[in-house]
Amino acid sequence: MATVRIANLSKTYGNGKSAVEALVGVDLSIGDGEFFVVLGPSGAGKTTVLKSVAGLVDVEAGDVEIAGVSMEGVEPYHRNVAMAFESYALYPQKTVFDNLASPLRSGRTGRYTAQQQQQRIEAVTTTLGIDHLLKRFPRELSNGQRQRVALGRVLVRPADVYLLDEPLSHLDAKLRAQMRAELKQLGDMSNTTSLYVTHDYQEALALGNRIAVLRAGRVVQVGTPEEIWRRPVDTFVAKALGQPEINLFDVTAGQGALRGAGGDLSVPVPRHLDLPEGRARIGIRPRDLQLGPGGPGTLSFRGRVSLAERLGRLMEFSVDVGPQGGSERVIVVADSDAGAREGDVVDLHLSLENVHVFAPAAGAEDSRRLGSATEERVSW
Ligand SMILES: Nc1ncnc2c1ncn2[C@@H]1O[C@H](COP(=O)(O)OP(=O)(O)OP(=O)(O)O)[C@@H](O)[C@H]1O
Repeated sequence: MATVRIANLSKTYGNGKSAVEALVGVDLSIGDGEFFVVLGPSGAGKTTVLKSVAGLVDVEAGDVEIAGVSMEGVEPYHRNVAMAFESYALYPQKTVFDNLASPLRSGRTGRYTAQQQQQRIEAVTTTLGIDHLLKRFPRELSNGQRQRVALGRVLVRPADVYLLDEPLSHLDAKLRAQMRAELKQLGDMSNTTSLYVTHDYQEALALGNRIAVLRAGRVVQVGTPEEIWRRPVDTFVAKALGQPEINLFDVTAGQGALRGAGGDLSVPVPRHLDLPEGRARIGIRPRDLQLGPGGPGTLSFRGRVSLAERLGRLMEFSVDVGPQGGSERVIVVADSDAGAREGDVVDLHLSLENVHVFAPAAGAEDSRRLGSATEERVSW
């Protein structure tokens, strides 16, 4: 078990015109035994963070410490980290059992009797749902099964730090959800410092003790799932969490309210909200909206359903709010359809506390969060 500290880490691949700045001044502190998730879109630099901790890339600047010891000049082999890559490295000529046993037989992290090996392998394979595949060879496995064996190879031996790069990416949605739930229960996994990379926000929210959101090589926000979900620092983070994405509307301040959609969306301006330009953006998550009229302390509005789609148990509605020509489309995800059909006029509401207020921005530009429509002090 160990802490991991990443300080001011920068990495550029290539040089000259083809140079790619993969990481720019990344700082992260991961606690002993923490399950820490790095979340970001493709190309954000997530894998490069893991490789830097593993010692698999040369970085230009910055330092990595494991258990308080600088890793400068320490070979990957001596870092006592175990890394699972997205592509699965398995011995093709060995059975699944032997693939899993080989890290325990290497003697690198202690000696295990045949019985201890058997126990460790059993614990991992049961959790990963691959206990019936032990006699097979990698070529006889599906991609998802291969990925789970590769993950098993990492988790089977104790390490100071587990580095996991999208280890569930090849599994179907149902299995991913199941793995998510079980992964954290796995013996060592629950108390070994783990750095877990994903672009899947649900995975990040479900697994992370804390999450770092990475954008174009920079850390945008670090926080608990609750903090990141409730108080995203900007629209980039707000959009990265949630499917369908958070609804964003441009609003104008006037007569004590922030108004959008031709005036049909109207949020009382939080007392301390200071809007020098008289403009802002409000963000509303599709799941926070409810069908039906709202009471005090809610933002309530009315719109016409232009599309109703069933998503399994849930319903997704596209609702047009505001006068014709100036209307805004609001996406709503509701538990029940409450009898709403395409073409119907429906009432919608949500608690003001779930109305995020962001700084104004042009077009698709991201802007920072100022607060919610109820928070006391909103700094500008
Ligand atoms: N060996 C390399 N040579 C050149 N550029 C690279 C190399 N490895 C990564 N990059 C670039 O560095 C940036 C960060 O890559 P990285 O693999 O860390 O991102 P990522 O967030 O893990 O992406 P993904 O989710 O697609 O795996 C990307 O722009 C990528 O194209």
